Amino acid sequence: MAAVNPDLQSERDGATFDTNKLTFLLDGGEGMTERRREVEAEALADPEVTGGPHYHFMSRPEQYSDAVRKAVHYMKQAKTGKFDNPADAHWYRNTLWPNEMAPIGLHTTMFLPTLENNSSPEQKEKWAPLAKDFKIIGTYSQTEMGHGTNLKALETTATYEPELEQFILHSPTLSSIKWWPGGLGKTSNFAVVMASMIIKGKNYGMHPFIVQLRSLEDHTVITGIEVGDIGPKFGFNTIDNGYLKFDHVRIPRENLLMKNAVVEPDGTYVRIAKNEKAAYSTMIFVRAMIVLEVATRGLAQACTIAVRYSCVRRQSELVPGGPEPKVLDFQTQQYKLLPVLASCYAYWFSGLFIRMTYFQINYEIQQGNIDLLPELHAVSSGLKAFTSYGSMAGIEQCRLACGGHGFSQASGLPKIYTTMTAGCTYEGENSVLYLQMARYLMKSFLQAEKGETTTNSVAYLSKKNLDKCVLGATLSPDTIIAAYEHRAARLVRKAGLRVNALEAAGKPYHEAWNLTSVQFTKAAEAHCHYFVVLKFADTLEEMEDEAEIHNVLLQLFQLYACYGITNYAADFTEDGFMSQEQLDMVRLRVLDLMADIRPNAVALVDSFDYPDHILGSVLGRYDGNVYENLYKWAKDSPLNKTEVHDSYYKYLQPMITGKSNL
Ligand SMILES: CCCCCCCCCC/C=C\CCCCC/C=C/C(=O)SCCNC(=O)CCNC(=O)[C@H](O)C(C)(C)COP(=O)(O)OP(=O)(O)OC[C@H]1O[C@@H](n2cnc3c(N)ncnc32)[C@H](O)[C@@H]1OP(=O)(O)O
Ligand SMILES: Cc1cc2nc3c(=O)[nH]c(=O)nc-3n(C[C@H](O)[C@H](O)[C@H](O)COP(=O)(O)OP(=O)(O)OC[C@H]3O[C@@H](n4cnc5c(N)ncnc54)[C@H](O)[C@@H]3O)c2cc1C
Repeated sequence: MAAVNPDLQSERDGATFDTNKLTFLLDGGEGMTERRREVEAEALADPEVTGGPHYHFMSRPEQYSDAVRKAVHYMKQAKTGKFDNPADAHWYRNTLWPNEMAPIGLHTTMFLPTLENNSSPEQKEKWAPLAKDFKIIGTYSQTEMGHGTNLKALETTATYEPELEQFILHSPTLSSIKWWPGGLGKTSNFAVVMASMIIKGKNYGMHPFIVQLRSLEDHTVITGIEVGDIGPKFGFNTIDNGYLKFDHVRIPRENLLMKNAVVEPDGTYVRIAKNEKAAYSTMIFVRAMIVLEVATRGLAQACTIAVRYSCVRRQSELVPGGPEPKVLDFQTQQYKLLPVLASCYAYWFSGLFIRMTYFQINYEIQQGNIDLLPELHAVSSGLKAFTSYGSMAGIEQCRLACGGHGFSQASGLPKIYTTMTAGCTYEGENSVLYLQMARYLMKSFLQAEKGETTTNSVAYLSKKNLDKCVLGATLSPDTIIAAYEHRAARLVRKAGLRVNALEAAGKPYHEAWNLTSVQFTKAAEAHCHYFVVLKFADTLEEMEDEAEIHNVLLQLFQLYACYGITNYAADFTEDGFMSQEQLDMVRLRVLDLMADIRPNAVALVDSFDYPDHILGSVLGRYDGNVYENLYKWAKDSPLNKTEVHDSYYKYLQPMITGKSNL
């Protein structure tokens, strides 16, 4: 391995804590870190994983094809049973497709989970092993050209015919064509198709059906089906997001996934699930996973790149006539990066929380106890929106902080950005998800107004909140939490009272709701902000005695919270809760905290523990040898394969010389 750039080494030497120990905390324990590193090391030693053409120097069809090569490699490994632990499989995939979506990504994240959670026991026994063993490859096909958000308006129909005990799948309009499902265009031979179920003329709404799309022999498309790729996108170019059109395609009755609702041979519909949104369960799972696995990890990688690079990059003067400083020593550069780094840690702890909570509550739901489903739906929706937006903005901030080189694909940042920003849209567009959380907040507000006790994430709504902020120079977690509680409670209440007032003035509820929806999305955002602050504080409280790590995490917590207050100053001050003096103090504390954190900046990003291969960044290399590798990168560019490019002979030469050698 090449010698580490002394500018980066000095940062590591000056850190006040052991990065390894912080990595253990982030991974959820030393054993988890060790296992992840083992899986990554095995993958990194495999030329099928790290070899192959350079991602950025391929065309899109080549990128897709290479991703399929890797998919086959993954499936062969998985078939040996070595990834029986889902976490192992996840680490392996992250190393194989760094910041890319695998053509089989939907198979593992949505197709299989839907089969497992929406099938009857017999169906599960039939389909899940086939999918687990990759004998069939599937996707999750829900969104249509005309509707992604409004699931009640999906137009694909599954009409039951009792005589033959079959459903007939049909796409009646242009807008009913399934559009966007990942891996649908070229890779999958099966899909879970969400379609409106019609029995004897009655529409029972969206239900999941398992449908074969292509032959298992030669991959040709099944009669009555039209399927293909939707073309190049802003990112996600290794995956074949597809379209799918049905022309009266017949499937057996048994292909309705019947855990939540059964259709008997004569067409009798029997609902089993207690909650009518049971068919939406896979979306909750993915939203809960996006927080850590997509939003936070994308941001952690961007922070790693930008912080390391900012300690390698020297520019301008700090001391007149003095040597060029590391750019991270400029206060403005710290202001660009350190609050983003603090938010990354904040999101990480919320991500760990929602992942664990999802598995706990889902277990209860599987046992038939659905009491906590509304809470899970609201929190997973809100956190998905809050963290994906924050990460998207943070990644862009990291890119800008890298100056000109940040604009090059060599930085790795454009790819991280385009992959991550899709998470603001897929699995529920962010505003739409905030409005789902807002419904929950409105209900909870009404409960609190009636004097009832609200619980879980909204417990604070029925508490007596402080009228005056008691935040002082010590910035204790309790006073910070109280400030965020006050802000969220006030914004929820204000929006709720306006809905009530509009209704009292004669507006129908739906109109009152729409007229308050901007306020409500801000209230939902404030609620999520509070929740993320709370989970960060909980993590600090639960930490075992690792004083050095506790100190630096406390500084990050305070920075995250103070920066949030300065960014949303009006929310905290306009009702007189926080004084101007307190706000001024908080603003100055942001600057002091940045100075406190600065010496540990590199150690804090090293703790995310990303191998260079996953970062895919010349700027963010662990060894900090940026310039020689930027030069190498440019030399490898396909345009430099020949001294004179073909386009010269085709276009420039005739113009410049009046003759052509072609
Ligand atoms: C160690 C690690 C191991 C882990 C490894 C796993 C790693 C996995 C990593 C995966 C990460 C990323 C992969 C990314 C790939 C994703 C690719 C993208 C896929 C997709 O996009 S699929 C399509 C997704 N589509 C959507 O999300 C559609 C959004 N729209 C909706 O959800 C709904 O239509 C709606 C919620 C907006 C509205 O629905 P509607 O039926 O009209 O209902 P309403 O009338 O508004 O509400 C009625 C009540 O129902 C409640 N409700 C709504 N949704 C749900 C739900 N899902 N569950 C429970 N309850 C729900 C709603 O709140 C209302 O309740 P109320 O009346 O207020 O009480
Ligand atoms: C990269 C990517 C991968 C995807 N993968 C899959 C997949 O595998 N399977 C699949 O089925 N789908 C997939 N999708 C589709 C995705 O789930 C939808 O695009 C997403 O749910 C948003 O729906 P939409 O496109 O209909 O947006 P729209 O709902 O049309 O959004 C447009 C605008 O309208 C606003 N809006 C819509 N409804 C409301 C409302 N009720 N109140 C206020 N504002 C509203 C939105 O906030 C947004 O600003 C994918 C999409 C992308 C981008």
